[in-house]
Order: sequence, then C-alpha cells, then structure tokens
Amino acid sequence: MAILAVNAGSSSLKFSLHPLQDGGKVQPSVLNGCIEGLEPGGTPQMDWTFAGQRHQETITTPGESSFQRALARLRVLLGELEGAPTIKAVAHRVVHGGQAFKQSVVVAGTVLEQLESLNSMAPLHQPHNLAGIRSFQQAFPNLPQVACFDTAFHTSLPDVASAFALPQSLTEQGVRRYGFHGLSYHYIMDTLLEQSPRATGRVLMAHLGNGASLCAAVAGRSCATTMGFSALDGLMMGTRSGTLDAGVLLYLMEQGWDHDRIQKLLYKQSGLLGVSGISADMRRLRADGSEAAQRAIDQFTYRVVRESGALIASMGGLDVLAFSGGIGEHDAVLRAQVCERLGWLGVEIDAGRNAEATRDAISAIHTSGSSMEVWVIPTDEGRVAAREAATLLHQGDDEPEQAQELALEGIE
Ligand SMILES: Nc1ncnc2c1ncn2[C@@H]1O[C@H](COP(=O)(O)OP(=O)(O)O)[C@@H](O)[C@H]1O
Ligand SMILES: CC(=O)OP(=O)(O)O
Ligand SMILES: [Mg+2]
Repeated sequence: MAILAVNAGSSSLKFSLHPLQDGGKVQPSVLNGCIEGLEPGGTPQMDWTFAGQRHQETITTPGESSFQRALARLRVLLGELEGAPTIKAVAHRVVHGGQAFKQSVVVAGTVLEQLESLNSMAPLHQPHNLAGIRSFQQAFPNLPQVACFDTAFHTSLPDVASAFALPQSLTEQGVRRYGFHGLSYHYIMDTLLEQSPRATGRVLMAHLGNGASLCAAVAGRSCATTMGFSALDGLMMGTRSGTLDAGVLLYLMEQGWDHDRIQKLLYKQSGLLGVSGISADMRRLRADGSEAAQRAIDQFTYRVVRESGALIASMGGLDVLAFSGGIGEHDAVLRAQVCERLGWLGVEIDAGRNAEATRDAISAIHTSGSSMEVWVIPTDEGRVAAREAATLLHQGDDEPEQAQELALEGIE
C-alpha cells in the first residue's frame, strides 16, 4: 500500500508515491514526477523517475483541458508501473487552511467549499490546489483525498507574531499572519531533529524556491515567519514582491490601477523577474552576468539577510540555520554570501563543504569553530503530506464502522 502525494500548481503538477510500512510508517518515494505546461492551451510534458530510471514524455492523451489530459495520463502511468504498491489515498498540498483548518483533513462534506472561500488569500495556489482535489476525486472516486495545509505548521505562532498592528476587530475576522511553506518546514524541522541535538534550540529555516520564506522555530515549533496573510509577504521571490510599503498600493490605486492589475503586478511581475526584467529563475540570472541580473540577485540576497536578522532577534539568538528549496539547496554562492553577512553572529561555513552540498543530500556545512550549525536540507513536502494522510487513515482504520475498501479499482 502507498500514499500518492500531489502538489497541483498553476502550471505544474508534482507527484510522488510513498509506500507504507506495517503500522502506517511512510517511506521515501519510489515514484517522483512533475508535469509542466498545464496552463490553458499548454502542452503537458511529464518527467518522472521510477525505480531509479528517469523518463520524459510529451502527453498526447486526449482530454478537455491540459490538466485533464495530464491526469488521464497519470492514471494510466500509475497502473503501468510494474511492482508499484497499490494506492490507499491521495494527499494534496493545500497552501491555505484559514482559521478553520489547523491540521490535515479528509476532504468530505463542505470542506472544499470552506477552502474555496480562501482563494483570494492565495490566488496563485489555492484555486489550483482545489481544482487538483476535484479532478482526483473524479479520477479516483474510491480513494480518500486528504488536504494537508501549508499553514498548519504555523498554528503555534504566538499572538504577538501573528497579529498585525490593525484594529482588533480585523484580527478577529482572521486578518492576520498565517505563514506558508509549512509542509516543507515540518520536513526540515524533523530532519534537523534527527541530525542534531542543537535543533531543539533556536532554529532558522530558509525555504528559498520560486516562493521564498523564512521560519524561526524554538523547541521544534514555529514562532515567527516572513509570509503573512497571503503568500506575498516577506522575502523577495521569483515573481512576487515580498514585503512592500502599503502606501505604494494606495498610490497605485490613486493612479487608477484596479484590483486585477495590482494582483498581477504583485504576484506575477515583481521579484527577481520584475527587478531584472530577464527571468524569475535564479539559474538563468546567475548565468546571465548582466548588471540587471546582478541587481536582482543582490536584492534577493539582501532581503534574506535582513529578514534573517529580524527573525534571529525574535528568538534572541541562533543555534541552527538551514537552507532549503530550489535556490537554498543548489545555490552555494547565495549560501556563502548570506552566511558571510551573518558572520557577526559567529557563523562560519566551510567553503569546500558548501560547494559540495549542491548535491541532493543532507549536508552540514559549518566549520568546527562556528558558533552555530549550518545545514542544507533537500526538502520533501510530499513525504510530509503522505505522512499526514497515513496518520489520518490509520486513525480511521481503528474505527471499524469507517473502514472502507480502498483498493485502486479506478485504474485501468
Ligand atoms: N543549480 C541551481 N542554482 C541556482 N538556483 C537554482 C538551481 N536549481 C534550481 N534553482 C532555482 O530554484 C528555484 C525553484 O525552486 P523550487 O523550490 O523548485 O520551486 P517551486 O517548488 O516553488 O516551484 C528557481 O528559481 C531555480 O532557478
Ligand atoms: C506558498 C508558496 O509560495 O508556495 P510555492 O513556493 O510552492 O510557490
Ligand atoms: Mg515550492
């Protein structure tokens, strides 16, 4: 038996298959894949690795939309893989759980409607996450669908960190900091706790990918984070501005900018792409070498350092720093510059270990004289989602009246 973990985005669908041990313990994935080109009119391309073999193909399966075509192909693929375990449930990454969902939930009753009411708080993610759940419900009607929230890891935020300096009535309505990338932080935190006794102290985790954020955790629990009410706050990102003086929005509104134009600006035209005018992709900017590309990289680095300082101060110091996400895992120059600028804290990394850490493995990159540990942790949001689903279903298994026949009959 296994759990299929799914991360449905605006233009991509990431999936991984996690076998379950007896007792419900989740194993690392045996199948990992990504389908890109899912935007309307796009040509879906699937890239997947099974049993150590990588495959790539252009999806030609017919269907109403590129997402439906991709899903139809994925169904067939899951049935074709020789020796793959039977799927017991599908675990979906859903970025926003709002005030109501503080932990993972089996999607039933009004859950989808409640989650839909949060769409405008994460317009780049939530509608696609939920469309993914609906499509998988139709494609695999016999399987439980489990929603696993990015916001759940941050429900431990103290009020002082989660409330904005706004009237209490708005805070009570739910206008407050939720924080995101929680599945990733959950994974990084658990990994650090397995690797180092110091991880029970003050930890700063940097998830630097297309979306980017920082999380401060003490005793394994989130106590401050840079993303807020929406996934716009905090660090500069691939196409998002991060923290912005709200006065800029008032100014733009006075200039006649409407909601949709401002939303597009903040979510799709800013960040590395907006500043460089070249690309949202850090690899392309590093390779470009132009002044505009360097300006965007410098600003990204500066913002990581500045926000790190704020979060470290909120914890009163630091014991462990961890880099993750596409940029955090691969970009040794970024890691070196961030650590150098935090040198006043006593952090020191080994240049050789830092350069080597660009491989897909957990690495410690600090020197023996460093006052804090520095780790590179390849994140695995799918594994956390699968684990959450396995736990929920295991609880369900203990209640005989809820026992269901979960065999994957839908797959031809
Ligand atoms: N070798 C690399 N060097 C620098 N940046 C990289 C490298 N590999 C990937 N990245 C960057 O990682 C980012 C994507 O991160 P990822 O966590 O995969 O994003 P997401 O899951 O949000 O789509 C892109 O900006 C990409 O350029
Ligand atoms: C919440 C968020 O920004 O997610 P991602 O990094 O996947 O875009
Ligand atoms: Mg991501």
